[in-house]
Amino acid sequence: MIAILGTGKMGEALLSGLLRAGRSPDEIVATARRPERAEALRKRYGVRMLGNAEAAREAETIILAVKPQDMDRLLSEIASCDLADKLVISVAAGITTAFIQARLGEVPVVRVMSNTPVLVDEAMSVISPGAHATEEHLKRTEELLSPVGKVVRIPESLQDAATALSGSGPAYFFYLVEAMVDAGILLGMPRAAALEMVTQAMVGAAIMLRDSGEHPVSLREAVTSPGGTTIAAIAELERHRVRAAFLDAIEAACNRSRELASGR
Ligand SMILES: NC(=O)C1=CN([C@@H]2O[C@H](COP(=O)(O)OP(=O)(O)OC[C@H]3O[C@@H](n4cnc5c(N)ncnc54)[C@H](OP(=O)(O)O)[C@@H]3O)[C@@H](O)[C@H]2O)C=CC1
Ligand SMILES: O=C(O)[C@@H]1CCC=N1
Repeated sequence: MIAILGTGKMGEALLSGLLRAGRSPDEIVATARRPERAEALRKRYGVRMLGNAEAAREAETIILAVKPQDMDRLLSEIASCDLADKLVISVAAGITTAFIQARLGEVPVVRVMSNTPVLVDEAMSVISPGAHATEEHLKRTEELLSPVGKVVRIPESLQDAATALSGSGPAYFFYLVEAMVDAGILLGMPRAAALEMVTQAMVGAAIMLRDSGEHPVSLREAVTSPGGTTIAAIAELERHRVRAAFLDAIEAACNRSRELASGR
């Protein structure tokens, strides 16, 4: 049995992914804070909705999917359950395995940073073991997450950087799409047409990047003709220090991830 504690956007994305991967609704229990949310999830997915302690007792694998600011309270609700033989998987940004162990005791914990493309089975999930997690716990976590995307093991010291890169990454991409569509509007392109063009250009470029084995620099150079249009645009991006803005932005996200465990 798998329990998802705190079934919001990320918890629901994981829940739907587990069901798409062939798990039965009978194998999953979930929890929500608001009764109307619990009822909506029960109707949509056919899973049992329980209280946090009850769900934690029933399951062998417990996925913690509340916001970092709600983690302390959630852990206090399940701390009295005997969890030593279970696997606790946290998907919260910033929350360390030590934070969880300090509240639950000597429990196997795996820290995960995934992202919303879990909804289309294209997640990037990075995983790190806590002090009491073994190879078997890491394998179980990989088995759980690999049907919904790619899974990579990293040292926990790199989790905040991964959160800033791939956890938040989809948001930077959607922001870039918004900005490019606005540029199309400025040039008189109808909005729907601009969105279709930008989206397909991004999808095509993403697939080339993933599947060609070529470095992004050489893929960009292949688009950039001497004296042409692309270099005119890139000159403006450089003038506006867009690369430096990305370095600063992603560093800020990493720093914010480090802060989250302190409840701020
Ligand atoms: N969104 C994203 O792209 C990503 C998010 N994450 C991480 O996933 C976690 C969840 O984020 P996200 O899904 O966006 O946030 P949401 O707010 O959508 O989900 C959290 C859910 O937990 C519920 N909740 C809070 N406390 C309790 C409790 N004590 N018992 C039961 N349910 C509770 C909330 O209820 P209510 O609805 O009443 O507030 C909410 O539905 C965060 O820790 C975040 O860092 C990681 C990677 C990507
Ligand atoms: O913005 C956040 O805090 C979460 C973590 C990674 C993506 N979303």
